[in-house]
Amino acid sequence: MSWEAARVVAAGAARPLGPLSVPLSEALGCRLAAPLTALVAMPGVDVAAMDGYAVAGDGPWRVVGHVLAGGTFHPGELRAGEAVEIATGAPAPAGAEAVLPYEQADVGPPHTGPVTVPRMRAAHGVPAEVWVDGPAEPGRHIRRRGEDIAEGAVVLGTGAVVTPVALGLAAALGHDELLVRPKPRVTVLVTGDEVVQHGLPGPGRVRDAIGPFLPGLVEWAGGRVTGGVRLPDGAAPLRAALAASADVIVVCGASSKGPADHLRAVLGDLDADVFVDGVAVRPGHPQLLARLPGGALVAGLPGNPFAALAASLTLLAPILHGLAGRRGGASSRPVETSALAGTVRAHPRDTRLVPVRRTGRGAVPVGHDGPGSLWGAALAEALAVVPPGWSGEQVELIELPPGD
Ligand SMILES: Nc1nc2c(c(=O)[nH]1)N[C@H]1C(S)=C(S)[C@@H](COP(=O)(O)OP(=O)(O)OC[C@H]3O[C@@H](n4cnc5c(N)ncnc54)[C@H](O)[C@@H]3O)O[C@H]1N2
Ligand code: MOO
Repeated sequence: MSWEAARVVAAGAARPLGPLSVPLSEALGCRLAAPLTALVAMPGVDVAAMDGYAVAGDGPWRVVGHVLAGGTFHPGELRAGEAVEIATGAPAPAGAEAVLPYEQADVGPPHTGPVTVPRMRAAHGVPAEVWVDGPAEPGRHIRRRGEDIAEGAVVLGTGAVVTPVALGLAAALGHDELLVRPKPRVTVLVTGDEVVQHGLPGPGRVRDAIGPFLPGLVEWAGGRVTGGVRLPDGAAPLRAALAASADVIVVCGASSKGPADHLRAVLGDLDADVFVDGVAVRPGHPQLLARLPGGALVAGLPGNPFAALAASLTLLAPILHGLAGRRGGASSRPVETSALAGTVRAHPRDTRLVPVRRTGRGAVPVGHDGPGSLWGAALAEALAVVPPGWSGEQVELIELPPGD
């Protein structure tokens, strides 16, 4: 199958997952499956916008109480000439017409009236009355109920991406869960007796270079790695591991024709529908896509790490986009084309994926692009798609997952 055809087949194989209600902590990066509405007004009641004194009528005002955010409401209505000391965000008493910020408040005994009253109160152990005065314009520094967002308002539409900010907004509006297109759950199976997960690989061993790049790539493509195991070579462990509960199971290695490459045989035993079996692309040609009878998709990645990366971008990314309901199928980003500078030889039958960086002269190959090493891809910004028989035209660039 050609590289282009494989991408189209992969994109078409994955229908968006059904809507699911998930806790806010799991909704980041998903798309809303229903509009986000305000379950409460913002603010929920009239509140002070400044620390100071809520006042009614004209000053000076006699201070008749204190209200803190989270404390008890002021009982009753504020009458003309009265004030309550109030904290930002605390409910403004009924009748309050403005808040006089501390910075503008002149606090003390009344400027008018008998000066003997405070002294007499002090003499009898009665707390001195506190009065405030200052320039309080009617309506100033009180946020009225629903002033920012009315209860029931639609604040984000269906399909909006749940960003970190959207999570804060949803929480403020009373939501604990959101109805979203869930991120496809991906389980990663890393096969091979020679593959080790930690430290220096001994003679005849290699460090797993695919498992570490998959979570970031999967996340970038719209999915979430929810499980993973390292498997010894052998059909039985692979068959057992393919029972994992996931939307996509990624199998690294075991994709070729060697004595330890059991993937095709196991998929045959399991009655899987293998609908991409090899792709005319270098590197990465032994990759495959299948659907298990239970519905999970299986993406078979070659063991050579750069071949696995090329296969992830060819088949895995499009199916994750499709399952996550992202527009654009193979890629949710617009196709970018570029001139290709430097010396690049096309393959007669296969598409080549060549690691490149963008320059003023066009995309330039960075080299170090053998299938067994990720060096070139790590230096590159994109992979140039060089079609079979290419003779110098503009080429498509496919993005590599960025780190930031
Ligand atoms: N007779 C044939 N032999 C091979 C063919 C072929 O068409 N006919 N294709 C070659 C190509 S191309 C590739 S790519 C590999 C794919 O092999 P597998 O997917 O079966 O993978 P393995 O044989 O297990 O490993 C290949 C290679 O990669 C190393 N490896 C495996 N897993 C990892 C990992 N997680 N991290 C780092 N390196 C890994 C493994 O040690 C091998 O060196 O088949 C060719 N052969
Ligand atoms: O897929 Mo293999 O070259 O393409 O290592």
